[in-house]
Amino acid sequence: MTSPTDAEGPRALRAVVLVGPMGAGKSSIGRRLAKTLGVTFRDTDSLIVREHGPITEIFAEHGEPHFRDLEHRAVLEAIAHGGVVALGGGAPLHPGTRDALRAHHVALLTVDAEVVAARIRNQKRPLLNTDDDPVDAWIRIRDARDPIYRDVADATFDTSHGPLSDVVKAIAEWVRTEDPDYAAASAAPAEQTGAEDTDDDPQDEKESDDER
Ligand SMILES: Nc1ncnc2c1ncn2[C@@H]1O[C@H](COP(=O)(O)OP(=O)(O)OP(=O)(O)O)[C@@H](O)[C@H]1O
Ligand SMILES: O=C(O)C1=C[C@@H](O)[C@@H](O)[C@H](O)C1
Ligand SMILES: [Mg+2]
Repeated sequence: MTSPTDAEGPRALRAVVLVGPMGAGKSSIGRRLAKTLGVTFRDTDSLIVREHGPITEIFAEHGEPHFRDLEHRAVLEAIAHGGVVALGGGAPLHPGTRDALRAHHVALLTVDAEVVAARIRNQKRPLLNTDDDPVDAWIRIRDARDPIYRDVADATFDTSHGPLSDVVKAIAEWVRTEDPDYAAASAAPAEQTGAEDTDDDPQDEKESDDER
């Protein structure tokens, strides 16, 4: 948790953290939300890739528990800066991460199974690279994690239908209502709030995420 005396600036904000299943839109919405709010954006998958290499290789060479450990550390570091933080889909599985999230604003992004197929079609998500149909695997993982997502979330936004910009707007309104610091931050250009875009999303670099 940051405080008004945080070394980053005169007043670091509580982070706005996006959680939810793979392909719900945490990375693509998070990037736009940060621009809308005039704050920094961090994506924990991107931070891990920058420091440790491709996620598929980390899973293959060291296993999922090692990845979860790296992820937990990346989450703690990212949320300490405030701003918008997109988590990897499985990040809330770590109990320490769940505890840390309680001091921040947590939005759960959901998506219907019927529309997620087009969003998860590349091979960069190791947990969907099974012999099963990727959407069946996605549903199983989503169902198993749903209670965890609901437990950490302060609000839920569905991304299945309508333009991405509508979801961004709805989350921004929610954050500004919850936290007056964000209403103030929105008025300032991003550069003045130390915005930093760590937005080389490792999951979807070959997919277009143009606004619909
Ligand atoms: N309405 C929408 N909302 C969110 N994402 C959308 C929407 N329409 C299409 N997409 C696309 O879905 C893809 C997956 O989204 P994204 O990578 O942001 O998901 P994610 O939640 O970050 O997944 P992961 O947990 O694997 O990191 C992106 O290419 C994005 O552009
Ligand atoms: O849902 C998950 O467990 C994952 C989601 C991605 O964001 C990556 O963090 C990784 O592919 C694992
Ligand atoms: Mg992502």
